[in-house]
Amino acid sequence: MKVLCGIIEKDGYVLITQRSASMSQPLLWEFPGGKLEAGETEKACLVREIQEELSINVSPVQRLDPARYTYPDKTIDLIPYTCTYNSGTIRLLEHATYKWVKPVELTAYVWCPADVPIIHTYLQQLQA
Ligand SMILES: Nc1nc2c([nH]c(=O)n2[C@@H]2O[C@H](COP(=O)(O)OP(=O)(O)OP(=O)(O)O)[C@@H](O)[C@H]2O)c(=O)[nH]1
Repeated sequence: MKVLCGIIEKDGYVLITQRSASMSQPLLWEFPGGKLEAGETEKACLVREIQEELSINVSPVQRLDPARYTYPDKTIDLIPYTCTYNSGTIRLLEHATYKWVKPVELTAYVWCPADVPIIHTYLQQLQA
C-alpha cells in the first residue's frame, strides 16, 4: 500500500499532525497525507488528502526517499514530498492537533514508526 505524506514548510517551520485517539496509531505524530487511490498521481493524492484533512492548499515540491514499514496488519510504502504552503487556514478535520516546529525539533515527538527514517532523510537533506 502506498501512502503519501507532506513535509509542509513555511518560514523555517514544518507542519506536523497528531493522530486522534480514535484513529489507528492513536496520538502518534505523522505528516499529513494518506493512501494513494487507483489512477491518481502521487502529487494529486497529497494535494487532495491535505485539503481533506486540514482544509489547506499545498504544492508538492521534492520527492524524498520512501520508507517501507510493516505494521501487524499491513505493509506501507510511505512516500514523502516536501511541500510549500499556499493558502487556507488550518481546520482540524481528522487530527487531534497540529504544530509548526523547527526541523531540529522533529525528533522530540513520538512518531508513527514508518516516519522515523523519513525524518532522518529530511534532516540530512537540509544539511546538504
Ligand atoms: N498520512 C500518514 N499516514 C501515515 C504516516 N505514517 C504512517 O505510518 N502512516 C500510516 O499510513 C496509513 C495512512 O492511511 P490514511 O491516513 O489514508 O487512513 P487511515 O489513517 O484512516 O488508515 P487506517 O485506518 O487504515 O490505519 C495509516 O495506516 C497510517 O497509520 C504519515 O506520516 N502520514
